[in-house]
Amino acid sequence: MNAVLSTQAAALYRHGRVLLEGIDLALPAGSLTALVGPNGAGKTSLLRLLAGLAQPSAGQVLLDGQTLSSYPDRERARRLGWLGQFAPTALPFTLHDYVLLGRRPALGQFGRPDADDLAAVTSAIDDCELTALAERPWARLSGGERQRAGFARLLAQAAPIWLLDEPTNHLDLKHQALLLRRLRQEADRGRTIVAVLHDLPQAARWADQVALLGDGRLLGCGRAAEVLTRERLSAVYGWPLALWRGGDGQWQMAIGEAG
Ligand SMILES: Nc1ncnc2c1ncn2[C@@H]1O[C@H](COP(=O)(O)OP(=O)(O)OP(=O)(O)O)[C@@H](O)[C@H]1O
Repeated sequence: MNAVLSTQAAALYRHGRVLLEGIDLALPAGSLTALVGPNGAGKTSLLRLLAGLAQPSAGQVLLDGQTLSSYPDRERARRLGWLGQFAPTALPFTLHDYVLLGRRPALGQFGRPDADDLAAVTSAIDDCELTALAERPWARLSGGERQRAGFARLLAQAAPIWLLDEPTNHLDLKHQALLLRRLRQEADRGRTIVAVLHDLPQAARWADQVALLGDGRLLGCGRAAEVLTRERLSAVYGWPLALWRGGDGQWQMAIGEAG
């Protein structure tokens, strides 16, 4: 398997706590990986390690077989696109200017955006159905509009690897479906993508592989049917859960009553 980004026995310790331990995860080129697990399992922490935003306390993170921390910041920013869990709420500029920030890794230190940069921004805003809001001040956008602008920023950046933390946050059902379908299409076109998702049927439907985290450990990584078994899900989430694929091919979920 040709892993673009991977961790080997990666651990993260903070304030005397083990947040992650013994994580071996490989993101194959041109694949979509869904990172799932309960609150506090370590999904964001693992995504931060993969992005180089946190350094492993033990083990390593490899980008194309080379330690991630050995890459210059600018090179890392060109290769890795990051969409965080929370869009900023107060910014002193417009949606267009925010999306333009995605082009920064492509510009020199004092570089000014050229026609190609501006075209990439316009196209990304259009793709996210935000053209009518492009000149609106950031403070006057809704939560879902900010989230979509964050994705537009990622599109404008055009990095070959995407790391997304709960990218469907704040999105209505149509925009969730559009976003997940777009992730699938981008992976099919060769992009390497990992996304934290809470919706297990969506994760099973769209991802090539599902990585299940529980209490800082990777409990399984592979096809949804093999990883997200009833026994494992119910144990990890501490709640009766079952996921299965119906006769129509759609993934279904039953959430039990007992607690
Ligand atoms: N800087 C930190 N110092 C100490 N503990 C931390 C720190 N950051 C996160 N944690 C703890 O680490 C654990 C994992 O947090 P993380 O944000 O990675 O979980 P998550 O799986 O993304 O959760 P959620 O689904 O709630 O977003 C949690 O128990 C959290 O309280």
